[in-house]
Amino acid sequence: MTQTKAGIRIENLHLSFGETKVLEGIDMVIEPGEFFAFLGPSGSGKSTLLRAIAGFGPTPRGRILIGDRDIVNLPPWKRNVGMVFQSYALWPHMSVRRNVAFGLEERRMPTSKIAPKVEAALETVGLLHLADRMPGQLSGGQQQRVALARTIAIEPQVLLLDEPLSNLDAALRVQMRRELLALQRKLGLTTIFVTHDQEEANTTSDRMAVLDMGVIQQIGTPQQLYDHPVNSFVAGFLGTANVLDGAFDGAHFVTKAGQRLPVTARSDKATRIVLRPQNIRIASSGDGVSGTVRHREFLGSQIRYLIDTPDGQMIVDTLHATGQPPYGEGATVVLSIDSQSAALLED
Ligand SMILES: Nc1ncnc2c1ncn2[C@@H]1O[C@H](COP(=O)(O)OP(=O)(O)OP(=O)(O)O)[C@@H](O)[C@H]1O
Repeated sequence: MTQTKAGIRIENLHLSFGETKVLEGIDMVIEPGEFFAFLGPSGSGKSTLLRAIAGFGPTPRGRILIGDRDIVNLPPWKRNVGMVFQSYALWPHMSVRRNVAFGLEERRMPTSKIAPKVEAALETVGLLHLADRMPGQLSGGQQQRVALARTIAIEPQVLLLDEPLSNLDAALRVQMRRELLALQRKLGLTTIFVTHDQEEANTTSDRMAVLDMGVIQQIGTPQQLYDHPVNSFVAGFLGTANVLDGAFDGAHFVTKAGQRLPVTARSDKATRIVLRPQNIRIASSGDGVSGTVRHREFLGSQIRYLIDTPDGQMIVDTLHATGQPPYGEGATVVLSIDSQSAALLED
């Protein structure tokens, strides 16, 4: 199947429901063929932004360009976008084949052209052999694939996915996110994936936008956002973070309790440092900050400790070596912090 790749440009987009501002000043560019995630907590505006691109909901202020066409005032069916919903939204009384054909029939495509397109779409998602089943006779993952086939059959320029994996169990979610990425790579379709699950966004997207309260906090690759968050919200949302207060002295970040942590980042206005749990080592003695183990969690491959220190409680992750006894609760330990590449924050 062939689809045209198109980039998306969003310019100064604002949207309100009555008095409630839901999106404020959204600006972003999504490259043609990119797998892009909107990540944020519940209520941050991710779905509203996706629906604004699809053409559902109130008309926003600002511009949304697909390729070089401003689509803000076009009805959904003229936008050339395909959307997959969390609920799949399949017709229960129609076979898989008819479900996939439906969108093409609605577009008044001649019958002779529909059958090959339906077959090609089902082949792409690996479901051709189940074409004559009814949705109720399929697993959740298979229903999700039908929903995808139905969307790609209309050959959209942009694929919009609204929490498409939320109804699947944990193991299937992991399998389906890999399949989704493989499919996206095969088709080269510009794709936006809405999720509140940072692992899902990290493992699939080329780049992502983190939203909070209708405002984009940061855009970048998963690793850029994890390693160089611009504020405490992004630092905390993209994984566990120890955020310590203090100030930058020209070479070190000096914490409230007086720890002098060497850093390569430079920021005279820094008021906080982000220390990831895996960049702190724990020992029973030696140089470093002393602390007391308050709590311990066995995570399988890792052991997570909550340690009381003069700078407050810190989270430390250590690799679990089989047979090695962990530090007990109440134990006195010493922490050595690898702060060189830590991010400094000004918020
Ligand atoms: N039809 C509506 N009328 C009024 N307010 C709405 C409507 N739809 C959404 N909102 C509000 O807009 C805000 C953003 O909602 P949105 O669904 O975009 O968030 P989200 O980040 O996708 O969250 P979730 O992950 O829970 O779906 C929320 O405060 C929500 O209550």
